[in-house]
Amino acid sequence: MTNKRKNVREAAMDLLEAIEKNQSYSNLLLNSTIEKNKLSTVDTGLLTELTYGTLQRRMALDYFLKPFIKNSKKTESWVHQLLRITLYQMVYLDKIPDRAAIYEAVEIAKKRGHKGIAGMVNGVLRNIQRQGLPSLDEVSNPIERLSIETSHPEWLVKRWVNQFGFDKTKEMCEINLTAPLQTARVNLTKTTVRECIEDLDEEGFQIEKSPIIPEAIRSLKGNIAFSKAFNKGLFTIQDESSMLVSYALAANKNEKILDACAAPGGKSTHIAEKMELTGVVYSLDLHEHKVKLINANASRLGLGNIKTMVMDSRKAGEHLEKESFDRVLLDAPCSGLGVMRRKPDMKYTKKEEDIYQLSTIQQNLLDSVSPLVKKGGILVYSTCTVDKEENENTVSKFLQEHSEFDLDDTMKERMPEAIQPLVTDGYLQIFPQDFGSDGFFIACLRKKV
Ligand SMILES: C[S@@+](CC[C@H](N)C(=O)[O-])C[C@H]1O[C@@H](n2cnc3c(N)ncnc32)[C@H](O)[C@@H]1O
Repeated sequence: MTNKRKNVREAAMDLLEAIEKNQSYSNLLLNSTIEKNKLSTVDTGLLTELTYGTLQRRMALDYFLKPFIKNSKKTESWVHQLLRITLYQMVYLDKIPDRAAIYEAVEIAKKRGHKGIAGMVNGVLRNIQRQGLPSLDEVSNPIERLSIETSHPEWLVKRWVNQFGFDKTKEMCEINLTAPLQTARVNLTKTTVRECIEDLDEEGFQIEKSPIIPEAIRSLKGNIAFSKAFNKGLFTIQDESSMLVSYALAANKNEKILDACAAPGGKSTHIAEKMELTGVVYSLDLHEHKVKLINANASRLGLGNIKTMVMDSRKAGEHLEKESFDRVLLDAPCSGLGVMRRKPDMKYTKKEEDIYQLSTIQQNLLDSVSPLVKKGGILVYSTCTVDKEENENTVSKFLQEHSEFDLDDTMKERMPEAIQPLVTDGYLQIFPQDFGSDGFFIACLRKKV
């Protein structure tokens, strides 16, 4: 047991404290801890596993801890985090022996607190070791049980069961507990998929082709965001589901495209690449600092056919000419329920009312960008969420009020083969368990001529 290891556990404890106090997003806090402490690859792996694993399983861990903590109201929050992290190692990680995990927890408790706290931590963990975990069989309501077992808020499990049925919800909750894939989109204006894989292989990464998207790759070993190939603009880190939006939009060379909610530019850059550097993609975003990210990505990728603007797209009609765009993409702000694997802290911060507030914003955005589509042009609406209110219902409300648009069922033919069976009547809902990619929704509409 090295001091370094101890620091990693303490760092995880501090990270969880900061995340819970809502100081920042888990991924940003994790990256800054890794950079600040110049952690090795092994320590980075352990820190990520402990932080994300504990966050992912928080509700189940608390259920297991509850009967063993006598005075939970008086337990300081860092002590609670320490107990969660240690129990996570004991229950879910085979490679760390229980006695090692408990020993290190007690050492941290001594250092951070005092002998009394160390004794309490030791007592709780040893009692769990002796008596075993409380059984989830005591929770008779299946929704409540699934909620605790997979650490998803009960309101969400209930909502998903109502919308998609129990089995689909269970699969979704279970896959959300696993680590996400790292996938990337090869920049075909600079290289080919084969050459990009060779370049990354030479740098020591282990890469395979995506089984679903022709221009996508998956990293099996190593974070390719830190590769030379990335800096050379040979690819963009992007989830495979997000790549499907450009298939739905199907921009042709020399067209004029609007991406109304574009930052950090994942989809704008894909569209610009697919147009082979011709035409123009107008990429708007509400926030100036986010628009800078689009510019940085476009310049790293060598894409000159993107024009960025800071704009509230709810007022796009005041600044941009009516019926002047061949295709418009609205990749709307959403509740993000499809990406909870990447951002597990969301499970404890999202509220059901957020969904209804967002659906109003989505409606407003659709209303304001739709006049910009040319007659016969395409309007793609997408979200990274799994919820009918923000997806099908938002689109059907829009269609009720905009008889000039129809659902475009030819989207199916434009999708990669593996995706086609999931497209129905111009709608595509991808669940995270379908391909291991993010939960995502795409609707394709066409303006009548
Ligand atoms: C889902 S993200 C877009 C992701 C982006 N399409 C990509 O692929 O990289 C939604 C974006 O909408 C922006 N946004 C939210 N409200 C907006 C508004 N009223 N006008 C323009 N952009 C907005 C947010 O700043 C955020 O960057």
